Amino acid sequence: MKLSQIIRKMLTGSYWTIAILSLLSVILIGIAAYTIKLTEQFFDALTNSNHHYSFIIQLIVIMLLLKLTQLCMEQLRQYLEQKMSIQMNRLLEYQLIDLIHLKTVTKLETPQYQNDFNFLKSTFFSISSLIITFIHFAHQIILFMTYSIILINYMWYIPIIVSIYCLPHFLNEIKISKLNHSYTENTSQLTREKLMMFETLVRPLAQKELLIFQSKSFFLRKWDKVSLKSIKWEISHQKKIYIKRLLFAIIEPLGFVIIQILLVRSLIASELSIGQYIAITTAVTMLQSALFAIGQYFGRVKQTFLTSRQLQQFMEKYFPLSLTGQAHDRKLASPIEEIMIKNLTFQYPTTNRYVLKHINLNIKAGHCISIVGENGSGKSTLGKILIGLYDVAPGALYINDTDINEIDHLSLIRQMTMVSQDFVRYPISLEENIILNSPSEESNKNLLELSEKYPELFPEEVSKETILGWEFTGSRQLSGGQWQKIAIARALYKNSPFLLLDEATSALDPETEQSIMNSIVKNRKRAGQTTLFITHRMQICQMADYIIVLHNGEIAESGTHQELIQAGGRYYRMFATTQDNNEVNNSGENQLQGTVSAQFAAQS
Ligand SMILES: Nc1ncnc2c1ncn2[C@@H]1O[C@H](COP(=O)(O)OP(=O)(O)OP(=O)(O)O)[C@@H](O)[C@H]1O
Repeated sequence: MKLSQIIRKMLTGSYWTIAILSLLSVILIGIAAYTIKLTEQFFDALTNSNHHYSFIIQLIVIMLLLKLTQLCMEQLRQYLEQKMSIQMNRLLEYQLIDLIHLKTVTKLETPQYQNDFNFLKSTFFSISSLIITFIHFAHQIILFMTYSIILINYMWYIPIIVSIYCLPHFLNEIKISKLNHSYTENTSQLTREKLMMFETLVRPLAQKELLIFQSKSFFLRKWDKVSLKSIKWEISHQKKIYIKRLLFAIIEPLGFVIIQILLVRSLIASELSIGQYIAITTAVTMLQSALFAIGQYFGRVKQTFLTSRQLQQFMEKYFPLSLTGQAHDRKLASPIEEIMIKNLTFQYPTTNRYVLKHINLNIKAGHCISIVGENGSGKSTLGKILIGLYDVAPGALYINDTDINEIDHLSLIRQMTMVSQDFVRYPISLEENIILNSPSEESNKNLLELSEKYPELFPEEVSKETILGWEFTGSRQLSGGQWQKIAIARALYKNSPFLLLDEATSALDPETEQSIMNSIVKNRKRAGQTTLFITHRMQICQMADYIIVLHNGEIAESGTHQELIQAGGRYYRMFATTQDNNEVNNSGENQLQGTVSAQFAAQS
């Protein structure tokens, strides 16, 4: 996405507004120039001993009418600019959303991305004022030229003197906009920190914990610290700008005094009339402010171009390729038959240690695989790698014998689904939460089929049109487990060849969990679809054809449930622990437990 493309999109539909704004600009310049002429005539008429009152009154009326016209036009201009800016902001929001077309999330889950995106967001909207800035910029340049021509007609050297003494201030304004730009960039993290602490203190969801843990004062202190730091930086930045402006502002009165000396000399020598003297003084002041405004607008235009360069860099850094990748990428036309991992080693961009080491794995279509292991052993990382969410080195992951890096990502993602631990709870209707689209006849049919296959996933008392959550009036909040069921239903609705369930049933009661997992595994196997589930519930592991035990990022052992139990290793110990707990909890009533105890007995 280039700035020129964004501007072209913003211009579409705004041509008439821009034309009217330009016309208003021209008229306002004409009024300003004519007012100078009238000022001269007015004061000359006043100081003339044979003044005609009717002429003076005539001048007053004309000046009044001009002022009124000017006021009305200014108001109209402001309204049109506001209207254009509102419309363009919406367009920019759209563009900002559109430019995030990620292929993998590897670089996105980093503080650097958050900082870069926050900075881009805060400067991105300056693009909306670019067109208006251009109109103002052109307006001020024409104004500057108009006043210069007026002044040249009186005394040719005056515009030159004004330009010379205003030049440092003009250049300073350009420098200040650059300074503002880098300030926003450097404070991106601090701004985010401050906002996050503020959100922690005021967000309705956070109030529960603030109350229970009485942690308000703790977070208040944190917010206070970061907000003081931010204020300190802001004030020091503003002070720098203020001093810079002040230093250059001192030159202006000196220049103005020189002009006044020249004018008064001409006045005394009767080379100028009083009217001309006042007209020149007014025009000089106007010329000065036009020059400063040019400096400011020029700075803003430059700032937008800096943003444009940043936008380009941001895109190259985070979204180098669109989802559809490069032309030579192969489309994954046939369903996933096999996923093969060869000596995979993985490290997150923010850490310098390997989270996964020397992983070798072969997953065949239609199988059900389970990954177990202690917290932080790398289960979720491996799961996300398998479905293509993280970048891996070439030669490490093959889908149907093709290196994942050579596969068109969109065609790959179409065949993958996951239910993650941090699934999204959309504040939209229940059916929209599942189909993630506008309901249609086809979606109704598919949803009905899904509800017949998995009745446990649909809360009986909630209609499919009910808006979920507590964000909006009339919505209905679900329990944690019910939300999890909706997330599972969403993944099953996609009905893709590969499904990753990452602790997807952790909030369900054991009976429902067992029943849902049974149906999922059975139905998907029958359809030849692959299911991979990550869990800490050892009981449901038995449903898997194959179990992988991860320890410190490495495959500690793998095999069927029976094989692993017989091996008496890590899996056996994990299983035995949960069985022991269940024995205590259920007083040995569980039949499953009985069989496993028998297996343990056989082992020992
Ligand atoms: N986005 C990330 N950036 C950096 N490190 C990460 C990221 N996500 C996870 N890690 C680290 O990678 C390691 C493995 O994490 P992972 O989430 O894969 O473990 P897990 O086995 O799924 O754990 P759990 O059972 O607790 O869900 C952990 O040490 C974790 O700190």
